[in-house]
Amino acid sequence: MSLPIFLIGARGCGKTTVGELLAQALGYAFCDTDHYLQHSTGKTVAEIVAAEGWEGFRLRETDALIAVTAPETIIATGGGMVLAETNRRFMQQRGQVIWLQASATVLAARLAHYPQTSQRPTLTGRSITEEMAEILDERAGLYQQSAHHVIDAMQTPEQVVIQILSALSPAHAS
Ligand SMILES: Nc1ncnc2c1ncn2[C@@H]1O[C@H](COP(=O)(O)OP(=O)(O)O)[C@@H](O)[C@H]1O
Ligand SMILES: O=C(O)C1=C[C@@H](OP(=O)(O)O)[C@@H](O)[C@H](O)C1
Ligand SMILES: [Mg+2]
Repeated sequence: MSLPIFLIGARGCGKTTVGELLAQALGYAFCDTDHYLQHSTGKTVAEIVAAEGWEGFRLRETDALIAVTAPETIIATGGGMVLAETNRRFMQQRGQVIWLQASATVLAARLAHYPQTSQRPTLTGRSITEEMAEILDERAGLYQQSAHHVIDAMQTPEQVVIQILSALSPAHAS
């Protein structure tokens, strides 16, 4: 279990929230690629995208993934990390990849409540909740093909952590 653990999935599936709890449970370090970018550039995601476009953000995101990857580390990725084949291959080869799966309806409800627009600028020009179903549809296959484990993320964060621990240690599953 000392390999890095990568959490993937759509905006709002709980990568950041669950990742912090999972790190505490395992005694691992926690990193979030978006937080890393914000600290290293001094800019929010929205500011990076405004200055460099999504293309520029995606290049920086790949660099962030490489920079934060280390043993005994939980890595919360951004929802678009799987878009680049190089990122998918890197995560699969370097650690365990966990997809936190949730429906578009649940995700949209969470983001309506807590949109964090400086972290989540629009991807399509439409609102974050309006675009969710389309974005999830486009990416679901990439999440699926990248994941070593698929976890139902429509439970409490604590329950999601228990499911992940069970998936990582099948012998201890209840
Ligand atoms: N399992 C969960 N159940 C209910 N709300 C959640 C859950 N996971 C995350 N949230 C909430 O959804 C929002 C987005 O969570 P976050 O961890 O930032 O997701 P992500 O990093 O995947 O975009 C936050 O308001 C968070 O409190
Ligand atoms: O889905 C995406 O393309 C993105 C998700 C965001 O991260 P979260 O998934 O943590 O919200 C952030 O990386 C950026 O706004 C792009
Ligand atoms: Mg996040």
